[in-house]
Amino acid sequence: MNQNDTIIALATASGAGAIAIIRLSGNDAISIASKLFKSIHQKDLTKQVTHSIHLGHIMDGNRTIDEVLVSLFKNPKSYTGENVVEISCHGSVYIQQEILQLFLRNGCRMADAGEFTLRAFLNGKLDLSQAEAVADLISSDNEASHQIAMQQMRGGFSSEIAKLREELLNFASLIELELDFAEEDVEFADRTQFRDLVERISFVLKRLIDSFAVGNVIKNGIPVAIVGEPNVGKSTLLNALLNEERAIVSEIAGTTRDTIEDEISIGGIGFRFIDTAGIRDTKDVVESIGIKKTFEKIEQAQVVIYLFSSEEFKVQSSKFKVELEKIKNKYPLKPLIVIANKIDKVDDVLLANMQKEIPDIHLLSAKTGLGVEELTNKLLNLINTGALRNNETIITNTRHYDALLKALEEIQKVKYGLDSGISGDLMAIDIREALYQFGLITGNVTNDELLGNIFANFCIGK
Ligand SMILES: Nc1nc2c(c(=O)[nH]1)N(C=O)[C@@H](CNc1ccc(C(=O)N[C@@H](CCC(=O)O)C(=O)O)cc1)CN2
Ligand SMILES: Nc1nc2c(ncn2[C@@H]2O[C@H](COP(=O)(O)OP(=O)(O)OP(=O)(O)O)[C@@H](O)[C@H]2O)c(=O)[nH]1
Repeated sequence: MNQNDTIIALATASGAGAIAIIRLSGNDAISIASKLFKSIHQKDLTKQVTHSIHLGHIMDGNRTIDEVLVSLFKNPKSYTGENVVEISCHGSVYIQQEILQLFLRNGCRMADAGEFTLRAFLNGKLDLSQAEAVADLISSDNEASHQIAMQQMRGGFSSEIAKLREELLNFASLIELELDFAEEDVEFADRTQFRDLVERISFVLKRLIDSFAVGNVIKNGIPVAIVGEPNVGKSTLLNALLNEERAIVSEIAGTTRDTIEDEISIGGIGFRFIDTAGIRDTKDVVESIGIKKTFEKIEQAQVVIYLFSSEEFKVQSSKFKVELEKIKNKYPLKPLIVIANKIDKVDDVLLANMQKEIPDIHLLSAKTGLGVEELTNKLLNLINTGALRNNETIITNTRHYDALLKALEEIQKVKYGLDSGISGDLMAIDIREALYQFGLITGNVTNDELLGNIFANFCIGK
């Protein structure tokens, strides 16, 4: 990966569209573009100011490939910090390819995955966690994951870490200075202040580490297993949940869906519904395989919905209760919502009966929508969205989580060292290690392998 090359890639999605953007970045981006672009006003691209847009044609010799708009961004004022040229062409795949090929023949090379953002990082435009947030932002598909990625990209998380890192670095220097004056037995680093800082750092680290549970759930969606026999109304329920959410987001054009997807966004959080069969007692081999699958799916889920039809309650109540007991015994800690569906079909006596026989039952009619809103509230209450509402930093990245855990471990050692009056040189080692972990998050410490791993997961052109 040569940093001096001028790289090129399609910035928009592959395939035909109204307009496509091809982006170049590198020292020679503007000079290469100026040779292949003919401005309608005969302007020389190399003499234009940064952040200017120019209309003209991309020319392969005498052949006009397309009428385009070219945007200029001059080093260091661009996304990557290098010279950047963007060509907005007509979105035909043929035109896109012709322009790409033309530029490749004229001194550009194809960008690797994430290479634009890698360069932005290497040129100090973004720190590492901000660069990682760019990828999260692109893949965000609901309000919550979007909010977290946006906050991280703007630097909320990294500035928090960077600030702690700096304060800790100050103390590390003072303590290391003390080591140089070991004979004189001086203390440059005020131990009370240092203890305060260490307390503060562990507090922040613990909060960030705790936020990962929420962050993970938000990023990946919450798997919900729906256990229920055929025909109890699972699809109708999913539809009803979808409609409820549509009502909340008030009919935004283009959000209608033809098919029910497994993932439904409720209150900005993705819920992945996993359809399963019932778990009745059986000697039938085929059925018992199905039941084993149901348990496997419950295993993967974070929430279980047990759905049955009120209509069938009269005759089947004992079967339901046995199934429920089985789930509760096997997964005592897993949140379970028991839903009696089709309550529009039964009378009040039966409703009262059901409520008496099965505690905490959720009455619902997927068909009429009765009880659906309460169900969405119940689902949202199961996860702690407080941090999200309060705009606190939430971490979603396993790499950050690992580094924070290790940093906390080191900080605890430092704390212990302070308590037991351990010598400065030993403390300095733990502080350095904590600093190293902070540096891994912000990118103050990197290596090729780390960068390779991170940016390889980006798309080409980003
Ligand atoms: N056409 C286009 N749209 C895009 C991008 C892009 O590169 N091109 N982006 C990227 O993927 C995002 C926007 N991010 C950007 C961030 C910084 C700069 C930029 O020119 N920064 C300069 C100048 C700032 C200024 O105006 O003062 C700088 O930071 O110095 C451009 C885009 C999303 N939309
Ligand atoms: N009256 C009434 N009918 C309902 C209700 N919910 C679902 N139904 C009806 O019950 C039938 C089965 O509903 P589905 O949603 O297809 O049931 P399912 O559990 O997805 O069925 P499988 O795909 O076989 O697992 C349909 O005719 C629905 O219209 C309800 O709350 N009240």
